Amino acid sequence: MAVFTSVSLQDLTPWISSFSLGQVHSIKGISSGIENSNFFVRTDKGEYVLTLFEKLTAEELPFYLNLMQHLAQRGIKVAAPVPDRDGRILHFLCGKPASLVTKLEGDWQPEPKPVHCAEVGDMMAKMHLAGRDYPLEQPNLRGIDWWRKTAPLVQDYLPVEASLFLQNEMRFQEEFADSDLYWKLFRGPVHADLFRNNVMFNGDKLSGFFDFYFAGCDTWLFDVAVAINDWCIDLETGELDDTRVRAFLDAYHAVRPFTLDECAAWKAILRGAALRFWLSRLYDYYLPREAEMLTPHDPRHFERILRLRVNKPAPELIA
Ligand SMILES: Nc1ncnc2c1ncn2[C@@H]1O[C@H](COP(=O)(O)OP(=O)(O)O)[C@@H](O)[C@H]1O
Ligand SMILES: N[C@@H](CCOP(=O)(O)O)C(=O)O
Repeated sequence: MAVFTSVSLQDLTPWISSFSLGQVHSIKGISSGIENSNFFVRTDKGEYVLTLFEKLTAEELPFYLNLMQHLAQRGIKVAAPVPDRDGRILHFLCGKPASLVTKLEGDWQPEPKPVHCAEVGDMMAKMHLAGRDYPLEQPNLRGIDWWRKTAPLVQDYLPVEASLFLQNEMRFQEEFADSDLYWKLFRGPVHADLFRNNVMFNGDKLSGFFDFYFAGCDTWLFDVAVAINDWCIDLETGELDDTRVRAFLDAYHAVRPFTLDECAAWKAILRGAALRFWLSRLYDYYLPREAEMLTPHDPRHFERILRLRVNKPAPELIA
């Protein structure tokens, strides 16, 4: 599933001639994506990933593509857009905006161990620091403004108790976003969706982050919380695994030490990160876009996680 637009070798050959990549040998659709049409492309110079953007427009893409390029140029392991001979990284192919990026070695890690969590924590901290001089600005488009618009659209589909829980949590996050503490947190470009399936590993070595198309400017801690809520949990229960949490946080902290303000904000941000994905999954589940062909992710997974983050103490963040 999920090559929405087909691209043939005949389509690709004239297109690739604007790059310094020699002849194209093969193109193979990647079945696992859900947003875009992705292909592995082999040329004289090696293997690449071609993406045709099915929803994002050419006006929306520069923030993401330039961020990936900016990070790659600063030594962060990410899928790097390949420029054509004129230095352009955003193109059109088969009527869709398109980009070619480096192919990351290996595969994603479905059952991460502490060693993988440490790799991600270390590289995420380096990525946050490298993003400090990124000149483009875009808010996290799945941030609190979006939560505010989306919660009323989905709450009536929920049983009464869950609907009240959602409304209470929204109130809590609104108050937190108005607090002095929130505005004292470090912020900058963040990935904002760094789940297990968006990081490649070659054995136990991280080979790179990809799928930056939810990136935006938000608190660095939000990025950490999104990742912890996926990398360091038992997928059945949503419970945090202290050993993996420690491995992630210690590796991050060794590169970019957490501040006292971040320690104070940690629990609220962990809750916000769970709420963000509960809301997006509820939205995709109850209000699927027209002609949506894919099975939506289960929203109850993030409802469970959010309830746990509200009701149980989180492992501490140490400055
Ligand atoms: N730069 C890359 N290097 C290697 N594989 C990649 C790269 N980008 C995407 N892929 C492969 O394509 C799949 C789908 O990519 P993804 O970005 O998740 O698609 P979508 O945005 O459509 O959800 C990934 O699971 C991965 O196997
Ligand atoms: N990580 C999100 C869904 C975003 O999809 P992706 O496959 O493009 O990362 C979730 O799990 O709800």
